[in-house]
Amino acid sequence: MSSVLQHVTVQDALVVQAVCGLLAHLIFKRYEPERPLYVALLVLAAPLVLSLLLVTHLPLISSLVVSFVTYNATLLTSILFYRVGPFHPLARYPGPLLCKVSMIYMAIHTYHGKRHEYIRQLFELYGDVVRTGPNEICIRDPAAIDPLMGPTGLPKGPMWIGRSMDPPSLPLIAQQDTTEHHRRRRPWNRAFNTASLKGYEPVVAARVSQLVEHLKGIKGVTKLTHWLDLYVFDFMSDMAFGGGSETMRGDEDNDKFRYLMDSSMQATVILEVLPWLRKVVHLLPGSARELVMFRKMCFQRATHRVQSGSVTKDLFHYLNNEDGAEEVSPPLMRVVSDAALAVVAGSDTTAAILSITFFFLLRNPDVYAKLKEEVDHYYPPGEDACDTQHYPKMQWLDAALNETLRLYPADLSGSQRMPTPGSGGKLIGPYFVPEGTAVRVHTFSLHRDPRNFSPHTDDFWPERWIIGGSDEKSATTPIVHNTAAFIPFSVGPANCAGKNLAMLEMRMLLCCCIQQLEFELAGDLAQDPGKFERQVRDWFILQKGELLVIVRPRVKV
Ligand code: HEM
Repeated sequence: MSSVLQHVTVQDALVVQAVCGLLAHLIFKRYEPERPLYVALLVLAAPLVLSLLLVTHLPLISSLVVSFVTYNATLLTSILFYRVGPFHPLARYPGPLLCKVSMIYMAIHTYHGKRHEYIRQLFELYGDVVRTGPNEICIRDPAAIDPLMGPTGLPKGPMWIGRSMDPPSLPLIAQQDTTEHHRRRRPWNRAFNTASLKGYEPVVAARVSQLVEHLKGIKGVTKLTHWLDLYVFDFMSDMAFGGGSETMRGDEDNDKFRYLMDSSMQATVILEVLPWLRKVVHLLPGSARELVMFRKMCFQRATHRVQSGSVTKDLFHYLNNEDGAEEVSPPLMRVVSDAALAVVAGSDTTAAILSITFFFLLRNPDVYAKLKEEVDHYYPPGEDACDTQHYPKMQWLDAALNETLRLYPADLSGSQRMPTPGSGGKLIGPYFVPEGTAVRVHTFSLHRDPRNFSPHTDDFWPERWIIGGSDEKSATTPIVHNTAAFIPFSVGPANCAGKNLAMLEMRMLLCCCIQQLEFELAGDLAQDPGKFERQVRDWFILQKGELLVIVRPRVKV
């Protein structure tokens, strides 16, 4: 062996190491290995072995260093040139050089919570389709919505797998196999159909009344965002697990659970942008600690609920097939894999939208006055504002909620999709999406495009939903109101399963609060209202700042 090595010149060795670096790129490209063991074999073990070619010419350490540098520099240069070069399948799509090179650049924007604003700026610069990563594009064109997410659209993208952190069974939202997704979606649809929603009404009403009574007793300034968080969390617990959370009454264990959810969002969204990191998290005990603890608590809560059986017709009544609608009941592991989805989707989203709606109403007294007038008309003092019968007629109520969802959709950057492996890619509207490309319609930018909504595109102007929806469009206010470009709950067979429930929770809470309470902005928000919007973070589910208010019972007239 050593005699063979003696015949290898330094030049030969360097060439072999460089060629192996190129081969490693081909392996990375073809197989996209994510397991740390395989990555370590390719990045560390291979140059270690190749260093033998130099040991007869150089000291051991120098052989190792030269081999490592030659091999990995070739690998990295090859990846870099391929990603920015004309042979990459996404070469035709414009975008910042650093985005083309690595997702790490987008991860930095994401870490700071301003990914939504950054991507919007990119559309202004590059047009309606932007390359936001080596293998990712974002689209700001309503023509892409249906082909991407409609009935014949694409399966979910890799972001959902990153977020889910490789549990034994993936949750519904991360199912990339459309047949499996359809199967897993059925119990969710039963849980939120019209009859089931009727069943949740008294449960929402009880939580709304509890919150309103609590707020009536508060003297002085309070953090409204905090109370809204507790309201949705306690209700989510009732809805998903048949109860067990009383944070509005000072239940510290559940408050810790809720706190873990909020504090793990930043880590979750980083795993969404860099899905391979989840493998590293598993290897480093203590990393993403809050996220790991939060997920564990979700599984424990769901396991406990499933093992205790149904008390009410809660979500797990359907997920665990306690309604007997499916021929075969799913295994426990699959049932509890949807626990974190139920907790996060069922609480953080609605809490964010409610908080922002209150903020906008308090910033826009004229709109608040109109909504108050509408609430007083349908629910004068003494009438039960939790009775849903008038909600469908309340145009200001829906206009205020829709306008908040337009400006701040809870999932600001939208849901990712990806062509099925082996399909070769798909034409999404006018854009060809090659296989291996993650793609999303960027909700925040779509909703804030004057070609879809104008005038006052960036302002809270709920009138647009009233004028835009009426037959007699005002000649004095020519408006653009493209409801096909309004997708806060996404669209198609994998859209938000809890849309109607979320709307019920939000409508009922607003009606009852406005009927019985007065609110006023307080703290530094009264002087600097823009601060609240500046505090918004795109950590997948919109994270909001604090909304301090003075709240008092309404004086009956
Ligand atoms: C204002 C409140 C809410 C908003 C804006 C919202 C929005 C969304 C969005 C954009 C998605 C991604 C859909 C896709 O991948 O295309 C989603 C998924 C989902 N949401 Fe919501 N959501 C809200 C409240 C809720 C509530 C209260 C629940 C009840 C538990 C819920 C349950 C779900 C589920 C189960 C999914 C996964 C659907 C699937 O993959 O088939 N959401 N939501």
